Amino acid sequence: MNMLTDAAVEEALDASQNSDTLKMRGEDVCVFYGEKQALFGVNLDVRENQVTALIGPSGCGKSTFLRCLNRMNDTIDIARITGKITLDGEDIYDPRIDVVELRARVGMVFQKPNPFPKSIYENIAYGPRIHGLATKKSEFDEVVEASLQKAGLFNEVKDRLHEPGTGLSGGQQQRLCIARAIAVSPEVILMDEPCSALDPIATAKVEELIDELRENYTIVIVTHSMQQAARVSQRTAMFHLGNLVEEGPTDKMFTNPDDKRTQDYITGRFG
Ligand SMILES: Nc1ncnc2c1ncn2[C@@H]1O[C@H](COP(=O)(O)OP(=O)(O)OP(=O)(O)O)[C@@H](O)[C@H]1O
Repeated sequence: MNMLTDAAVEEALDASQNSDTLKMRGEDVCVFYGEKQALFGVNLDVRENQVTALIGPSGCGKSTFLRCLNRMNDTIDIARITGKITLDGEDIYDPRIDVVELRARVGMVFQKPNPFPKSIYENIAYGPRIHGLATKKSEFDEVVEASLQKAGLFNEVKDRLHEPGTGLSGGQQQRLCIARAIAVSPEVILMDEPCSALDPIATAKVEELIDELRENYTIVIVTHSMQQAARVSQRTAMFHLGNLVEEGPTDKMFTNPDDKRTQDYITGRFG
């Protein structure tokens, strides 16, 4: 019989918790807004069931890259992208791709909580309805409860499901937006500075939630907070002036980065 040493068992456990399966890949991604080039040949892998943080000074292209991952840049008339982005090996810019379906697979949570001006229940039920994921009332009830549970919000709102989502606190609204993204069973969730409008307590709750969500989803988060990147992510990618400077395990990026620009940024010398 093959006996595993303690070290081998530990390594195997570590690997299962930290899968290196590729979920999305950007290859030589360039983005232009009209004449202005915002991204220069970015190559970046996003690994399954991990949180990848995108960091870097203001205007370096973090949000632009994030928006490429679910073709949100398509909604900006002057934006043009070259290069390739894949999801499970499939080119998401292939003309045969249904963008609505893509955005259900790769959901997004924005900087400012933006619930629809509808009830908490309707905020969640909307996505499954337009994607045909539920038809009967019992199915909607189920998806609403499950999504709110996963977003850690159910207990706080279960007695007011038919009240407006906009009546919740900022932190609750952001968790409602996360629940809304979860309701259509995404594989990847993109988060663009999801805590920047929240107080420290609400931020801590969303960060805890991000850590829990990693078990079932792949997450890419743009953040200005070095502490947040260090707390929630397994991988960190550093951008500067539209270039990907370096990418690696978060621990290494924050303790022993290869590039001086990363060192300068994380120690607050610029940005
Ligand atoms: N819709 C747009 N139209 C024109 N230029 C844009 C647009 N969006 C972004 N840009 C430009 O592209 C560059 C990258 O912007 P982006 O928002 O991706 O950076 P960022 O790193 O996310 O910045 P921040 O941290 O300030 O949000 C900037 O120079 C910005 O002015």
